[in-house]
Amino acid sequence: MRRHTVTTAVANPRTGGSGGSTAVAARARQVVKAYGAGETRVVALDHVDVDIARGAFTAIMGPSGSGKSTLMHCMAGLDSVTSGQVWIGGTELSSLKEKKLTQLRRDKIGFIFQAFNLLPTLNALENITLPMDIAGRKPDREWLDRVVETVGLSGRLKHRPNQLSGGQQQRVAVARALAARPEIIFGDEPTGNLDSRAGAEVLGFLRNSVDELGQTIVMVTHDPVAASYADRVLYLADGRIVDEMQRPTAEAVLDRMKAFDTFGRVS
Ligand SMILES: Nc1ncnc2c1ncn2[C@@H]1O[C@H](COP(=O)(O)OP(=O)(O)OP(=O)(O)O)[C@@H](O)[C@H]1O
Repeated sequence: MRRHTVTTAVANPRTGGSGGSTAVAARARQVVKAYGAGETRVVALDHVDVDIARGAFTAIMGPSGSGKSTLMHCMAGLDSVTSGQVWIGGTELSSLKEKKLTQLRRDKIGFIFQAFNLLPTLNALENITLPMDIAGRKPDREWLDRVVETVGLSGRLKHRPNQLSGGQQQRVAVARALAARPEIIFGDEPTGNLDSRAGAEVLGFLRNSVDELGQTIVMVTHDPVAASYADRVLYLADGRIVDEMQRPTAEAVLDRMKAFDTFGRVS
């Protein structure tokens, strides 16, 4: 039986730390995130090193409270780190002032959350282009058509969210994230609110967007089936990356999770 060892999820440790390598869309180095102080201090991330490969689909798994959402939020610039560094492309986030950080989140990062976060008064197309409208950017029509086709929404663009199924609404949220051609998309349980069929559909479209559009996606999930759509699974336990798996299958992910439960968490 394999032992849990703390591992660095770094694609190429020899070149690690330089930032901006074209093969890496996002990078974390020695990231610590602590909440509170004194006796109530919680170390949610404990010196995490990770490279997110460009054009790949990465899943982040681990028990409740292991730091998955915190890692995602720190890598997406939604939360600051206590120490360590995070890069999106060649940009190191802690060096940015709030205004530049907001701009980077808007221009370089796409988000897909469990709740679809669509505006009820706008139709599907208007929801998809809203972030670009707010940023005053003209959508690239050809790209938009490809995105809409990739996520299978061609016949639904004039529908408002309440005229769409949950799966279709989440596909609108996926298209919205893809439309601006972000450097990277972060998803926090993007299929958490969907039944298994609609979830499979959305995961299939996320997979397509990696294979056909070259998108980079990072997704937090508890679900081994969802993780099996990814190219690589990172396992967090107690704020550290303890393992990873390439080309996961649902069975292999489930087995690995069972092994973690049997042997307890890394402390
Ligand atoms: N705002 C906060 N203040 C204090 N502690 C926090 C805060 N946010 C998270 N934590 C703590 O940090 C640790 C990691 O939390 P996080 O939400 O990242 O875990 P998770 O793996 O995403 O969990 P889950 O699967 O339950 O969503 C937990 O111990 C949590 O209690």
